[in-house]
Amino acid sequence: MDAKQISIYVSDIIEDIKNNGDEAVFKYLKKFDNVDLSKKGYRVSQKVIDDAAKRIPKQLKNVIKSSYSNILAYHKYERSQIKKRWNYVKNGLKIGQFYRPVESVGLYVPGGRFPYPSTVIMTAVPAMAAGVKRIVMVTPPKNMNDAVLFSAKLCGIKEIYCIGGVMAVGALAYGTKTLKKVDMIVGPGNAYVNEAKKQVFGRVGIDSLAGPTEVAIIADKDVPTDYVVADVMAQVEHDPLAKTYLLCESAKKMSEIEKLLPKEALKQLRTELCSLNKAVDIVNNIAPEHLELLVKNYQILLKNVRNAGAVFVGYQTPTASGDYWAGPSHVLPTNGSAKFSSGLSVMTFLKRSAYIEMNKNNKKAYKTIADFAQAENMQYHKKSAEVRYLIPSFFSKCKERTVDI
Ligand SMILES: NC(=O)c1ccc[n+]([C@@H]2O[C@H](COP(=O)([O-])OP(=O)(O)OC[C@H]3O[C@@H](n4cnc5c(N)ncnc54)[C@H](O)[C@@H]3O)[C@@H](O)[C@H]2O)c1
Ligand SMILES: N[C@H](CO)Cc1c[nH]c[nH+]1
Ligand SMILES: [Zn+2]
Repeated sequence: MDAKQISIYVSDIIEDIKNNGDEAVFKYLKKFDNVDLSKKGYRVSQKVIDDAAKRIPKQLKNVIKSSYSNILAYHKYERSQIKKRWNYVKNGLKIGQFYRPVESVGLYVPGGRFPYPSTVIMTAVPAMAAGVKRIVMVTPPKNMNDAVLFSAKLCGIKEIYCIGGVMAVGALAYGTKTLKKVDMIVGPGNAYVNEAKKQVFGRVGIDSLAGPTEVAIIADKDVPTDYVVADVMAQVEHDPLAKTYLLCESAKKMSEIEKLLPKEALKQLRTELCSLNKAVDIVNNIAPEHLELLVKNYQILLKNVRNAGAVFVGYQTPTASGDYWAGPSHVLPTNGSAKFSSGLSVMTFLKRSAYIEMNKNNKKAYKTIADFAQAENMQYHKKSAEVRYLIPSFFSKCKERTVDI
């Protein structure tokens, strides 16, 4: 399907969910995921979540907890760096800004090809740190395994629904009898999921468009060949649509790397033999989700990086460190959208409101406002300023309407 066909296809499914709610959800669960949940329903009970948490091996529990604690610490720190509110007073006018969290959020945790317990944490923790009250998680039935449910429990998520793909996005945006609508949908997914997020934007908020994953690797002549091969393969294994770019200053190194990559992986790799400085220019144009600077002297290169979802610096930092453990969310903008958007973070879930408080003594300001309104021929805008200093009884005296409102 090309992009236009996907768009029509997705819009038909969303329309069906909007009009037929749960009935349509059950139909698509059967069609795309081959499960019949019409009797049991698709909300996951607390018992199922608790049982999964009991079953999971201790060692895996500790792995997940270790990541959770890094990711939580990072986002709490980020929250502490955001000024909750600020204002200043000038000529009797008080102006500023304050932040409030989005009230309800749907986390899309992908689960077509792989289970993604890491994505549960990478989406839930920034939302928690921002103070979102209602956090809902959706994930396809195929990969809703114990690790996914345990991760959700660890993050305190109580509302979990066993649905994925377009119908999950439709249900989160329009609501069904089972699932109450949310205000914002975040999280990565395949091409259908991203198209669905695009189409519901406006009715609900969305984060960035995080689609098939990608990495650009800038490699110098001395990088250990195995590091590059492993990092390319780590992207390719996600998805046949995953993209990898290798920009290397040495023809010898490039050929060593290419020799070790399987044929199938080479189909998903674009290479460029160029200087390290030129490589940064090319990467800025690609705006990749992940950028690895596998070079010894990365400082100067780093200064020139303008467009990348996350930058992994030095030989010792694989993209997988950010996927699972380091701290920042691995939900990052793909397909060039790092030129204008950022990865998931506490900021994603905070809305800014402006604060304005006037003082009745500032007559000059009211006069300016009234004069500006006059320039736009907006009589009631003008009056709303004038009434505060010139003619306080305007509305009580005026019976006649001068403008049809
Ligand atoms: N950028 C990021 O931050 C990030 C993080 C993790 C994963 N990812 C990406 O997320 C994607 C996950 O994709 P996935 O497919 O494994 O899981 P997914 O959950 O996005 O999609 C699976 C669902 O798609 C629906 N579906 C499948 N075929 C369909 C069809 N023909 N028509 C309509 N719906 C259909 C089904 O309901 C299925 O359950 C990958 O591309 C991966 O690279 C990105
Ligand atoms: N590389 C993916 C997108 O950043 C995240 C991920 C999860 N699990 C493994 N990898
Ligand atoms: Zn990954």
